[in-house]
Amino acid sequence: MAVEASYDYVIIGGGTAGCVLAARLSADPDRTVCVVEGGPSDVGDERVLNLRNWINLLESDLDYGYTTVDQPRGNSHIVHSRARVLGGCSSHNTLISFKPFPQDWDDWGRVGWNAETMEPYWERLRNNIVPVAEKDRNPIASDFVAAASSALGVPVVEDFNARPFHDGAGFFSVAYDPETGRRSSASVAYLHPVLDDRPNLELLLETWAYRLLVRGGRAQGVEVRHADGSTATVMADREVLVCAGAVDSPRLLMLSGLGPADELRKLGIEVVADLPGVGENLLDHPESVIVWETDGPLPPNSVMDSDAGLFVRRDTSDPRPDLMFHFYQIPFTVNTERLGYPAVEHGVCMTPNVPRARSTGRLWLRSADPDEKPALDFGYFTDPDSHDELTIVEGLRIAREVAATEPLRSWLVREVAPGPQVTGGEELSEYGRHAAHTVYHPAGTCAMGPARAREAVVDPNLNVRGIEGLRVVDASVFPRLPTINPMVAVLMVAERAVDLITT
Ligand SMILES: Cc1cc2nc3c(=O)[nH]c(=O)nc-3n(C[C@H](O)[C@H](O)[C@H](O)COP(=O)(O)OP(=O)(O)OC[C@H]3O[C@@H](n4cnc5c(N)ncnc54)[C@H](O)[C@@H]3O)c2cc1C
Repeated sequence: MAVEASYDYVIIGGGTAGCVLAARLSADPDRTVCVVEGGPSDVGDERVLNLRNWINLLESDLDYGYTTVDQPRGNSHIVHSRARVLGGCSSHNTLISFKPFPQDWDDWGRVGWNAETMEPYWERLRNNIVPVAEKDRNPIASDFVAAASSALGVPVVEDFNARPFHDGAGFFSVAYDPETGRRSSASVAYLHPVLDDRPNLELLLETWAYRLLVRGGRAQGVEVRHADGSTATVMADREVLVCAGAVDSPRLLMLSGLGPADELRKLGIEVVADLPGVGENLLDHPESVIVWETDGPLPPNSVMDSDAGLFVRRDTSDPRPDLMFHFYQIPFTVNTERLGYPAVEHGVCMTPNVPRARSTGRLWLRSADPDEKPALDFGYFTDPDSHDELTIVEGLRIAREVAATEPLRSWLVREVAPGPQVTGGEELSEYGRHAAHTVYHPAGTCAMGPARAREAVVDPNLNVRGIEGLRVVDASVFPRLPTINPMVAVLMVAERAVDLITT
């Protein structure tokens, strides 16, 4: 196999975390950095750069589209979109940007990643994170915010990132350029400004990493396949940094013999290190949906059709909210239509989600074939206390209260799904779980833990336990999901990783 070249750092995955590492590490001209990215460049690709087009990227050629195994208590039909393009999921997500709550970091305190340590990294982010601009505020979304505040007595929040909040309704902060409607993704914010003047930074695009080379307990490089089918080896003199995301990082580790030994042996994969935690602790934010028809088309202004939301706190023993809603100015009916509910030409929906879900799952390899997608089992709605299911039921009820309140009420003609006749707790649970979706936040599958903990995949410095020169840096290292949408947390983890790598 051809040896492509040798670099100081080889970054696998030019996604959200990978772009931060690539830009920061290559800032020193004495370091050579190579990014192995499975997808194409986003430079000049308007489909990607125009944030409002995000929904058309789902299940497109720029999406790996992972399915799940049967979810007996949830929805077995969810397709987990994962972006196949420079910038990773920050190039096809909605770029809603929340600074994590201090308690979200403190929840990771067991491994020394607390709020105090993480605070400075918020200031380092290069993305243009701003509250939705006035001109992009759709009147129906403004009326949703007013109705939520008046129905539930929660404050209207002008800037969710200004200070930690207990509850509230408002327009989100989004990483975008209000002048152009373009993304301020990890790629746009970190890589685009430096791409043309860093001879020490190499991007291998449309190139798939399928096996890490680990010899004598040290990661030496990675075997890759280019778009034309040819293969090569890319060597790392200092470190291999795995940033392939919560599905593909554990997948690559396992294909390379780093994972649960017994399972790997059964598949005929030679075990390099027994790491039982790889693929475990699969986390997500599950959501459901309630849909209304509106009387004709809505005004057009919007950033990305889900510009406002609501946070509710039911458990007052924790300062953080425990129920979140996105408000969509479009009828998101992919799951309700499958259940037989009608499609509507004009409508809106609310999607209640579970911010600190207690159901967890796992992912595993089906075979030793690098082309075969792994099996994903999120275990949706399986927590023994039914916390997740009850949160969704309460969310559907609260959504109705908001919808029945002016000034939102007058916009809505009828509730389409589940429909006003569905009121009992069991019925709402049945509907809510089967119409459930993901907020697209998988995490946790190479979880960080104390260096000696058996379930830990990486130690507090993000080193893969027992292997030299190999770190994981992406959403898979999260021991727990933050309360809010996690992209900013991924960016902040990557910024801290730069310090861990270089000092
Ligand atoms: C549709 C959608 C909407 C979302 N909306 C929001 C939101 O509004 N706000 C928010 O906070 N979060 C949102 N998220 C979640 C957020 O975008 C992700 O949690 C975050 O971007 C994950 O970053 P990452 O670095 O872990 O992985 P990614 O950004 O997915 O990066 C992984 C990269 O690795 C590459 N790759 C994978 N495997 C290989 C391989 N073997 N070889 C080479 N390259 C490989 C991929 O092509 C990709 O570029 C959304 C996600 C989705 C999918």
